[in-house]
Amino acid sequence: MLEELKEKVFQANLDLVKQNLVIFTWGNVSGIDREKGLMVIKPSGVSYDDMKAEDMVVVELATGKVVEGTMNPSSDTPTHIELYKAFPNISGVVHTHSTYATAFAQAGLSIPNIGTTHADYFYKDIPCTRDMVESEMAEYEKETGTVIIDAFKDINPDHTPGVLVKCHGPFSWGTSPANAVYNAKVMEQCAKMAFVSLTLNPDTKMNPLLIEKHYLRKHGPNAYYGQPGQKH
Ligand SMILES: O=C(CO)[C@@H](O)[C@H](O)COP(=O)(O)O
Repeated sequence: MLEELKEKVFQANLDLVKQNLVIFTWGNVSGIDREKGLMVIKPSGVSYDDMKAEDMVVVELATGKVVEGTMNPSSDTPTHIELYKAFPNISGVVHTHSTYATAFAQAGLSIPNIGTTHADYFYKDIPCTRDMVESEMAEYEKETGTVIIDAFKDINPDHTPGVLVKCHGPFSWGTSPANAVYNAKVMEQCAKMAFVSLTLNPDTKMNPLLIEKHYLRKHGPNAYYGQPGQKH
């Protein structure tokens, strides 16, 4: 089942390696068929060199149960599921340990929007989540989704398609598995540029008018809910 989506998810996982976002078996990509209520995700612990499209695992969104596949789904499956449930317009989720985004996550810092490159793709600062509390550790992967969703209470995930899980690493999402990988790569590049910029000038600030100009120019005038109380 879902052979076409398996191929798309498989190719997106291979793109993580091509884009230098992962090494070994780190990271994972998923995609969904919302009509069928099914998610396709990378198998856990399998080398990208050995991976095949038919190894992708099919999971039921409502229960998290494997409905097709001989291998275990990614260990981050519960996190992916929580994001699909909370963010209705996304159809692809990516997790990596890309160096600069993970460094910001380990430092407990958001990636600040201090340049037009960032503003073209991520309207707000890319937030870093809060720490998890002891009671959340029992269902660590599911609760990783909870802390991500908490970080987006006042941020529109369609306009800022990425997050840093504190002391863990980046997650990104998008309109497809390939678009989610694209956003993961942009996030890593924005993190690298922010790191160098803040090293040169820790006090640098972005003109907010430039954020509006660049984000709206790329995403169209309807992309920004400029009304008070609207999620940005
Ligand atoms: O973040 C982690 C481990 O800390 C995982 O995301 C691994 O990087 C990939 O795990 P699998 O997808 O192979 O289960």
